[in-house]
Amino acid sequence: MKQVGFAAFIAFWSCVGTLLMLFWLVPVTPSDAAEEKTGYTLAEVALHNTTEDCWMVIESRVYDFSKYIPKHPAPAIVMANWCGKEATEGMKTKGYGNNHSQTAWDMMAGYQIGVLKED
Ligand code: HEM
Repeated sequence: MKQVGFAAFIAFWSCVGTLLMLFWLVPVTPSDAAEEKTGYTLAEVALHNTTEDCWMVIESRVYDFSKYIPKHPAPAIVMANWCGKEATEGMKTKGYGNNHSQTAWDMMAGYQIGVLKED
């Protein structure tokens, strides 16, 4: 019985050791914030102008909404019209004159990749 207990003790600490080694060995992926870039140009943003690869500039910040478009409540074409462009107007009007809710504005932070270069 004592041997089983000892074996369990060894097995337990081996698992803990393995996990600690894994955490130590696997590189920590940098957060989105760390990848943020200052100095995108409108020309660079304009290259990302499709539903699958959709960047926008809103109030001088640059966003990659490629992953958000399928989740957006309106049909994809509504946002797609603004891909690759300065889209503050789109955000403030939804295309028909109504501003987005504060919730929508707050959601954007999760998609920011940088800011626009200042002239
Ligand atoms: C810039 C181009 C965009 C256009 C033209 C646009 C347009 C629209 C339209 C037509 C609706 C549905 C109708 C309505 O609620 O009145 C809508 C709803 C919504 N959109 Fe957008 N949208 C844009 C970008 C975004 C972005 C970037 C986000 C967030 C990351 C967003 C989040 C939402 C949310 C949460 C709703 C639900 C209603 C609300 O909270 O205001 N949209 N949008």
